[in-house]
Amino acid sequence: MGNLEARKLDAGEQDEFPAVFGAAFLEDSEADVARLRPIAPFVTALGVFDDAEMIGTAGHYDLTITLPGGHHSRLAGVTLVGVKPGHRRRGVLTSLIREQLDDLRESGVALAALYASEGAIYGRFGYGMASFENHLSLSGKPGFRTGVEVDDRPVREVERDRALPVIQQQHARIAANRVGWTGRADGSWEALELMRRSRNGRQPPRYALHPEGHVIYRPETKWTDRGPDYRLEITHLMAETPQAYAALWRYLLEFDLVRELHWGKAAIDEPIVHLLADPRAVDQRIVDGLWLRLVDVRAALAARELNGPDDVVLEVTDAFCPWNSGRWRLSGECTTAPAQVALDVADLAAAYLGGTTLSQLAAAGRVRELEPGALTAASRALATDRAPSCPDAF
Ligand SMILES: CC(=O)SCCNC(=O)CCNC(=O)[C@H](O)C(C)(C)COP(=O)(O)OP(=O)(O)OC[C@H]1O[C@@H](n2cnc3c(N)ncnc32)[C@H](O)[C@@H]1OP(=O)(O)O
Repeated sequence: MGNLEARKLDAGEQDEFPAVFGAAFLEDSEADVARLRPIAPFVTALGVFDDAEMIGTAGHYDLTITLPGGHHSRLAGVTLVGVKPGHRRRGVLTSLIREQLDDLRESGVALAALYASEGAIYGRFGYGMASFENHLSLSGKPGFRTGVEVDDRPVREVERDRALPVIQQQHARIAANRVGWTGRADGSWEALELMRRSRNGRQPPRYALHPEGHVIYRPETKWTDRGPDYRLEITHLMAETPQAYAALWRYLLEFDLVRELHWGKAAIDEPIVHLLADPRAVDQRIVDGLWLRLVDVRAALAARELNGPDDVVLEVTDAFCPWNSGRWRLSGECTTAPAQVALDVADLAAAYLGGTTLSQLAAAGRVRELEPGALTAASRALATDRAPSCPDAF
């Protein structure tokens, strides 16, 4: 193997990288690669070469993310990471991440996030589990508790091209106030959504709109000798008011032919549980969601609002991005004052959106309190009112 240096792809190489990424996931048939091509132009792509052969890829979208306090920050939405079989465990991914983080730092992007294919890959690079996803299942037709207020304006099925502009406007309004939600202004959302339409051979998505919310779902149709056994797979459900939220759920729960609803990207504090007469009708399984990397600790800390004192001093270690190692107040100010809490940058990332508390991490032995009382103060300052979540994939 030659030089393992990662570099930005030039225009002539852009065309090849979906095939290399496809090969990493054993999805490199012509149809698979064609499905990936529409998203490639939206991604800043890196590659690693073995002589002339491209053997590894990584990319990122230029997104925004909502932070605690309603502030917004640029976010590198890391995606399309793959190394061809036969070239693995020789540092190809390491060189891609090295180049990507250096480049983001130079470009002034303080945060990067990704969804991990496997849980053991990204912690070593300073990524921490910053949000969690709730896989919700509801079977039968559980009813609402009495007194639930429903916005009775109708929910209507609308075809894709008419639905998308409305959905994007609603999404932008709701995302502005939800920690962890991402925004994209470059049109890549449509490309990504088209790419996913044909994956796994499922039926294309359907769009149901309410004046103040929407649901995107895919029906999985099935008949048994007892009749219909349909399942609706929800991909997005969002509402601007609690009453619109209830209207969307009532629409789904009253769907004829359907025996089960499933939503793999619900928030861990999803309100549906509190709408039902029998909360046990919902099955919930929690898995990791966004893995976050503080590319620049100073800028990241300064960008979010705190829920408590901003002067607690953190001793941060960051083996992969040493410019972050040092003492930082929660406000983002660099200091020489004695450290009060010691932690790795991945743990700070895990707590950054409020999805995990520093106290929880300390209970796991990952965060150390150096001065009595400082851990609780810092933990509360970083905590958020609602759990961070991110309904969008990238
Ligand atoms: C955001 C996304 O796109 S997620 C998608 C990630 N891609 C995939 O899962 C596709 C299939 N897998 C692959 O393409 C590759 O195996 C990758 C990208 C996961 C890893 O690439 P490699 O070039 O083998 O990684 P590299 O050699 O740089 O490994 C760095 C370290 O991570 C470890 N590592 C790499 N992959 C894994 C894994 N899947 N599980 C656990 N540890 C891993 C290596 O053992 C190594 O550890 P060490 O430093 O202690 O020796």
